Amino acid sequence: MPHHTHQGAPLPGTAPRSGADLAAGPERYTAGLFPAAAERTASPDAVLIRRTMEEIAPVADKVTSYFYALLFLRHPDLRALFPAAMDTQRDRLLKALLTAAEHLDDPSVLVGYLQQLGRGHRKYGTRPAHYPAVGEALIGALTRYASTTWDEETEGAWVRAYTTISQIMIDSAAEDERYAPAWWQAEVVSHDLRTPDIAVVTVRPDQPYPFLAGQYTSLETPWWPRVWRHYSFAGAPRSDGLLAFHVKAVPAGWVSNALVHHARPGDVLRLGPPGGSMVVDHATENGMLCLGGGTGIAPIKALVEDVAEHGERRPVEVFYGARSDHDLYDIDTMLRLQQSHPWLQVRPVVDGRTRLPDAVLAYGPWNEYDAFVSGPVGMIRSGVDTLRGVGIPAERIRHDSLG
Ligand SMILES: NC(=O)C1=CN([C@@H]2O[C@H](COP(=O)(O)OP(=O)(O)OC[C@H]3O[C@@H](n4cnc5c(N)ncnc54)[C@H](O)[C@@H]3O)[C@@H](O)[C@H]2O)C=CC1
Repeated sequence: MPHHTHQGAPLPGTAPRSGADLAAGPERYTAGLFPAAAERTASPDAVLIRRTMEEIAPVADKVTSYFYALLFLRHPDLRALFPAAMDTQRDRLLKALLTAAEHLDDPSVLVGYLQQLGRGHRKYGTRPAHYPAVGEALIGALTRYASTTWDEETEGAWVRAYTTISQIMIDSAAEDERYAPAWWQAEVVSHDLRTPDIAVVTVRPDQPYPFLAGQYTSLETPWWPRVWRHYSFAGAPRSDGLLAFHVKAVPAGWVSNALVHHARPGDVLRLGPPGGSMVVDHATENGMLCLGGGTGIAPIKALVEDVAEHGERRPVEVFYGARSDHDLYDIDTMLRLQQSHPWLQVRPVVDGRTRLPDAVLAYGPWNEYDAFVSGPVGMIRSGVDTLRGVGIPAERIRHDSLG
């Protein structure tokens, strides 16, 4: 189940190595450190690392604060890589570590995750030399807060794991540097306020931006430097190179409020690399069952355009959910697409007796369909449960949660 990655603060590590090594695949990094996933038994290092994670879980907040205090005290120059206010940034590092720790014995997931994390760090200005500094602060914080279980063996396990983790990230950033910029500048060319709190923002990147329909990017506004948020592309790649985003201003959402209420044509945003695996598999002719909740309709529209461009005749069924009629801000576009494509069926679902995920139960059968789910986290969760319930296997349900 491909989740959106947490592109957080840098992870610790060692000296740089050639990016060409990436071609060697996951085993190249993890052989000898972690057992093959098929063996199903946790490696001794993974057991020790999970033990540490369990001990620090109840004091995760303190570990995070202490970690950053150590880091910035010892390396004041690194403070400039982070946003002025650390609120959402703070927890990302620990979440990234937890995600990595969770998959320690599953190199295929771990390596893909860390490679994207490494690429995503280029836009922060992260250099290979920063990794050991972060590693020392991390070990310092763990030594203090996992004191009951911490010993030499445990420290060895953490050092080995983080050497591996950071090497994968460093290599992947080096490889990416060969053909992609660290970020793109993108000028706002239009701003269309569709409801009092939803805007469609269209931008022109300063150089070609390659991505697949259904993917997302990370975005920084000039008003909140170094604060990055994920937004899905609201359309398949276009011949004029323009990119569109659907943004809803959420309470206390710095970036979303800036984009909806302040951004105007001429403003310049920064974009990170594309990410996400909610893309169309053109090798199959399976029908596509798409659930888009709120602004989650944006990547679904991209998928529909992608199918249309490939001239396919596979059935595509879109359920578009919103809190009220008024919130179906993109229904005209979706109905226009339906009019020009006989294989497309669009069904608006407004909150009432039925919520979006349950609406699919009135139709079907869905066993020949691949599913795509996009929207608020709770909707993705209940959407996936509902689709599993009607017999769609987990590997045919795609989503990235952009919480
Ligand atoms: N690729 C992705 O997955 C994308 C995700 N998003 C996310 O989508 C969200 C959109 O938010 P809004 O427009 O405010 O949506 P919203 O809160 O207005 O809800 C949209 C729809 O989801 C349903 N829904 C909400 N919570 C639910 C739950 N717990 N169980 C079942 N159904 C539920 C609602 O009934 C409604 O039909 C944002 O959190 C945004 O980050 C946005 C774009 C792309």
